[in-house]
Amino acid sequence: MSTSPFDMAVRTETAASSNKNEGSGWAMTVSDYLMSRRMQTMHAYQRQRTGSVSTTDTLSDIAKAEQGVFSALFALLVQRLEEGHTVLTIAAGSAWQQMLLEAMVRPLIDCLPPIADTPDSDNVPLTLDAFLREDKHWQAALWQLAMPSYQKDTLTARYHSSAALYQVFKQINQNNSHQNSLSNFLTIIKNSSFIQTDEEKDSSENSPIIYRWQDNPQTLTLWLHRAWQAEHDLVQHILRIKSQNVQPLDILPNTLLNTEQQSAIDMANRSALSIITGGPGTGKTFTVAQLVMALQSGQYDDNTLSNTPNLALSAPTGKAAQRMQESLQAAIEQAGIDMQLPEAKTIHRLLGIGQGGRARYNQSNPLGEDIIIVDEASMLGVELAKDLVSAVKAGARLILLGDANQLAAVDAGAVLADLCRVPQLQDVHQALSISRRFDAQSGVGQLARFINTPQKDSQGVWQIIDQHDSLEFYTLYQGIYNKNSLSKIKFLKLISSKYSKYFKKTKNIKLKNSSTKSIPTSEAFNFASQLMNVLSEYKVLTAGHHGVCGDHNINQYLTQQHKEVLQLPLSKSEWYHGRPVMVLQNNYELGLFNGDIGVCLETERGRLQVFFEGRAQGIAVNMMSEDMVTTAYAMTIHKSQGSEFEHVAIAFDDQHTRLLSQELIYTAVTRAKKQVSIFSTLSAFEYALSTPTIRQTGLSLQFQGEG
Ligand SMILES: Nc1ncnc2c1ncn2[C@@H]1O[C@H](COP(=O)(O)OP(=O)(O)OP(=O)(O)O)[C@@H](O)[C@H]1O
Repeated sequence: MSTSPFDMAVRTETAASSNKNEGSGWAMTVSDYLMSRRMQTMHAYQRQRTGSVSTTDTLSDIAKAEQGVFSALFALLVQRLEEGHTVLTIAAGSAWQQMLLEAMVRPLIDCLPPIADTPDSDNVPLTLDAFLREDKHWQAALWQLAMPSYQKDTLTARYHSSAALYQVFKQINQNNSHQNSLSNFLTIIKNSSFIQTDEEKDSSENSPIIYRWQDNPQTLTLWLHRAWQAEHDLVQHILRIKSQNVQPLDILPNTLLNTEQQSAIDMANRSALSIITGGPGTGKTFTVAQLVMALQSGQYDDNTLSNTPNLALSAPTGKAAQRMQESLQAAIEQAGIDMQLPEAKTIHRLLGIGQGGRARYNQSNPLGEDIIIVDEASMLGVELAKDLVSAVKAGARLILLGDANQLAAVDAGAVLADLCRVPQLQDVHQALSISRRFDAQSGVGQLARFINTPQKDSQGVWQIIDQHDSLEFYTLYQGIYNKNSLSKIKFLKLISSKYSKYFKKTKNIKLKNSSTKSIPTSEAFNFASQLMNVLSEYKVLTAGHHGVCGDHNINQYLTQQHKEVLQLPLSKSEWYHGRPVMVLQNNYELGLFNGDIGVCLETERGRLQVFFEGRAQGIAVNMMSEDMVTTAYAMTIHKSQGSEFEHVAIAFDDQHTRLLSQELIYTAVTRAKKQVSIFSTLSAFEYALSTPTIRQTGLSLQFQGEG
């Protein structure tokens, strides 16, 4: 067996364990739709460029190599985007060829049956070289796969692209020293009619892949065209907004502001763009409220703007928007000012982004508001951020607030963290570091700071946990994975015990109204608010949906417990009195937004209605499908962004390793105002603490050479 530089033991265990753990394997977990869309997109590009979909047989060797390289890079870039990266960065000197091949082949290996079952194996570990050199291994494996033929076709296309990429690498390495291999790969890329450098960005050709080459050190950055365009437009609009002159507002001096807060206000007052970052309770909202109050004073006098400057308050989720409004209102009331704020909206709603994904407000039809304040900006992905900044009218101010240490957006990009690092934006960025919520002694604050420390000794965390009653750690052991094991039951009981108060309250509400057989609708809203208050005292947060520590399992357990307390008859219906729910998708007709929290109550004549925060009218349960809402005793940490609770319990284990990161744990811990309980295996906890998320994006590269 040859030993090429890319040899990788495609171990039997890898294939076997992936088959065992994933159950249905990679191909089944990636949505069929997405896979077929990738192929459609690629074929559409090919048709656009060449007039037909070329079959590999009719192409010359050079064209085959080019097509193979293009197909492989295209597949990798789509994969990167799904993982949250907007670019693929290849640096000379790294094991870049192996890295690309492994990433290409990984999904194929994941659905291979154990190698021992394939002909010729004789239990000899298969190498990447052998796998890609002869397609008999793939053919043998394919034959055994139980999946629809179009999925097999997609995977086979991936196999061929991987093999073509491998051949290209072999060619490069034969003719050149390893040192030059990346610049030689660049030559192939330059020749491809499907890949274009961003220096040609103004040409009429629209290549599906864009690249930028940097000489020192040699680095190749690749984007899918759409991701490049989003980042490019985002940069252009950010610089456009920043370059606008604004008339300073007449802000009354506030001796309460600390030096950082004062600098933030001065910056936001003189600049059309401002970015104010800081951890929880550092006064981001309090600071920006000073600016909002200056509007009220009527001192705004700028010919370029309307005489009555107006304000837009927005955040990525409904929950975050609502919290922002409450904090701003509180700061304004604290200053003794009587001012009615506009309703804070989700960014989707502010921009009028409907089902089709297109924004009604955009560059050619900008928003009318003169000041746009966006909270929880860390949740902005690159596409939504681009839509937002494009819609800011000339002369208007944009103020971004957020915590750059929190989880990056679910969508690709890490916009806030990236913007905070860009040299051109340093004069419009102010970080706030003094937390009013967590003083120096606070356990939650100390734990949050520790998690953010870059080079930390993970053992230090135990000292912090030991020293504070507000912090608890419950070690989970392998036993939790056994069905009905004592440790699994104990874990579920412990993590759920704080819900007994909520269960009792829902029962009392039902009993109190038993004479009338149900709650009068007029009173239901009141009861719902009381229940919502109890719900904000304790929340179980999970890393993922699946497994013992996933929100699905914990919600299922709590549903059962709750129904037992209420002595509800067995029923197949998902809906019952007291069920807490969270909205999963925006529904403009019902006025519900992703992240909204509600409680189901049995109202007059036994009608089950859901009451959402800040909404007096209930919504009949039959108006909501199970796709639209989910039970919300427990929720994922991603979904909890923008919310706060007195006490949070955080659950995760080794099955969630793929999802764990420093940012995830930081976000979970900082959802707590007073108390944190962590339920985890030691290994998963230590892994999370020592794993920062690295999102590769091209935003800072796109700022280079601009403005
Ligand atoms: N300079 C100050 N003087 C008095 N109170 C302040 C000051 N700064 C902040 N606060 C108070 O501290 C609390 C937290 O402030 P604020 O809500 O503005 O923080 P934040 O950074 O927006 O927090 P979060 O990220 O959790 O939304 C509020 O009650 C606010 O009124």
